[in-house]
Amino acid sequence: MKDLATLFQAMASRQWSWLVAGIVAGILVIAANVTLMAVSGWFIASMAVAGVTKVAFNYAVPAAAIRGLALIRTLGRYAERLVTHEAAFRMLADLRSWMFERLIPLAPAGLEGYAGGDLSGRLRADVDNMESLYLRIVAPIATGFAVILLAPCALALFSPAAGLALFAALFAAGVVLPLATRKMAAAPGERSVQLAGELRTVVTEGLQGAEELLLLGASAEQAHRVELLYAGIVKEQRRLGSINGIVIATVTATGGIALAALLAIGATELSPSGITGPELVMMLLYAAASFEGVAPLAAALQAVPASAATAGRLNELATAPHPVPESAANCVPEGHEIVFRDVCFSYGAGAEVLNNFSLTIRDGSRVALTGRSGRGKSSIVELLLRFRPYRGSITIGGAELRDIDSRAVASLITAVPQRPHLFNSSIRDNILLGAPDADSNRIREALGDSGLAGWVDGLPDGLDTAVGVAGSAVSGGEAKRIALARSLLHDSPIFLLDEPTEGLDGETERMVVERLQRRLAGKTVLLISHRPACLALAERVIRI
Ligand SMILES: Nc1ncnc2c1ncn2[C@@H]1O[C@H](COP(=O)(O)OP(=O)(O)OP(=O)(O)O)[C@@H](O)[C@H]1O
Repeated sequence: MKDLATLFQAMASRQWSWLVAGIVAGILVIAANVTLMAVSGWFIASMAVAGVTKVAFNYAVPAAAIRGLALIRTLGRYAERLVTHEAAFRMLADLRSWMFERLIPLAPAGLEGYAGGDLSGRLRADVDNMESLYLRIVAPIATGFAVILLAPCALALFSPAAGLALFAALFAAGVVLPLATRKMAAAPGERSVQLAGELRTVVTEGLQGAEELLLLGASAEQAHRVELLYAGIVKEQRRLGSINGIVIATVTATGGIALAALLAIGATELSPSGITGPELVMMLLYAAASFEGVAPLAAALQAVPASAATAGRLNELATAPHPVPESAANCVPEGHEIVFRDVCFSYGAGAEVLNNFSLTIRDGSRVALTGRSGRGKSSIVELLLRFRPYRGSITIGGAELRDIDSRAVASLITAVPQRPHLFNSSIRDNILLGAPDADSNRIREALGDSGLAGWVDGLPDGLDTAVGVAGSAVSGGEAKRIALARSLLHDSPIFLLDEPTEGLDGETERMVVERLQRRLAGKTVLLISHRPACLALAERVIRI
């Protein structure tokens, strides 16, 4: 429930006016409907009495009221749907931004524990599910409680005993019964949310690795896992459906019993000075209509456990600890000399990757690391980017890295990672990520220095060529050079280049290295490479 409250606060904090407007509209629609039923009942009964007793009856005013109320009910329902859905979509948009704000600083180390499908499932499906928090839980509960409290008051004006009876019946149908059955719905609700999350992970991973599954003949096994999870969800949904059916039947039965009780109370109070016949009919139809207002409460209260489970999954992500939290010290580097002193590092509880690693890269110098695969070279780049926690000391310009603000690190360092990510967009968009305001001259320069100019010029769509999902429409070497161009545009005093010429043929590599020699003059550079031609970029090569 705490998670639900936190998420609701995040969703509603900027949308209170829409949220309240939706609830008020809902209450007005129910009030119009209840009044319409009551006036209609009274009108028909009065006409009948007038016909039998041959007494003159002015039907113009009640007939006009009925038409007016019918109009208000129809238009009000339309307005209520419009306002509540606008509120829900606005809240959803705010929740998405809130989640992204919290997730981005966690990457990459803080998100490694979540499978790709699980993470995207939480961000898409779980966030979408939270739409029901307002539409199917908060709004029906608010309007339902308003009906429980207000509907009996109006009835009590005619008969206090009838008002009290209606309150008891509405309270029993709208609160007691759903709460009593809520426990029954909790386990299947939570379980179906958990299974749906697992299903998304298995389906996403299965699609991402479809080629391997086919080639290895493992697709049937993956399909079986999907079937099992799906069957589990159907089973839990059936249980929820049965519980819901029982609740609806019980609420309807309570409504029937309440009407019988009101009829009995009204009958005892029938008299020319007390309740008249048409008023009794009016009271009964009024009570029947007010039950419609509390009927959604049962479904709303039953949906709480599943929504709480979804909120729990989202809040777990949103409150995941930052791998390298921002420090209050907020140190400012003086210069760009990088010093590693007795640095130890391991991935989680795994074996130590770096053990008392020390290295100094003087301001404006270029150092290359080379050595056997798996020795921790790329890990050193990740540490410098402030992505992972370390023991020992890493300083930039004399300031301890963990005490420098992460935004300051991002403006100090430009990196070409070993496996750069390309977004599913054009080459231009991917390159401009490094410097959104760069003019065409700067773009051409960056393309030339990364050895891309000739290739891009030969493409029918040039810079507007799409790179595909995660760069699937370009080769590994092209992807690497697009990432290099992007980092050259970003520019900064420190460059970290992890295998920048990987995937390039010898001639292109020589050309790129030559361009980089000029481009990186005066920069502090840490280069990682196994390739002799690329290592020529460095003034000092260290084998680890
Ligand atoms: N995200 C990770 N989680 C757990 N272990 C990891 C992770 N990334 C790398 N490792 C492990 O850490 C060790 C060092 O990896 P790293 O990528 O830094 O090596 P490297 O020297 O750059 O290798 P290569 O030359 O092949 O790129 C390896 O044993 C690797 O399996």
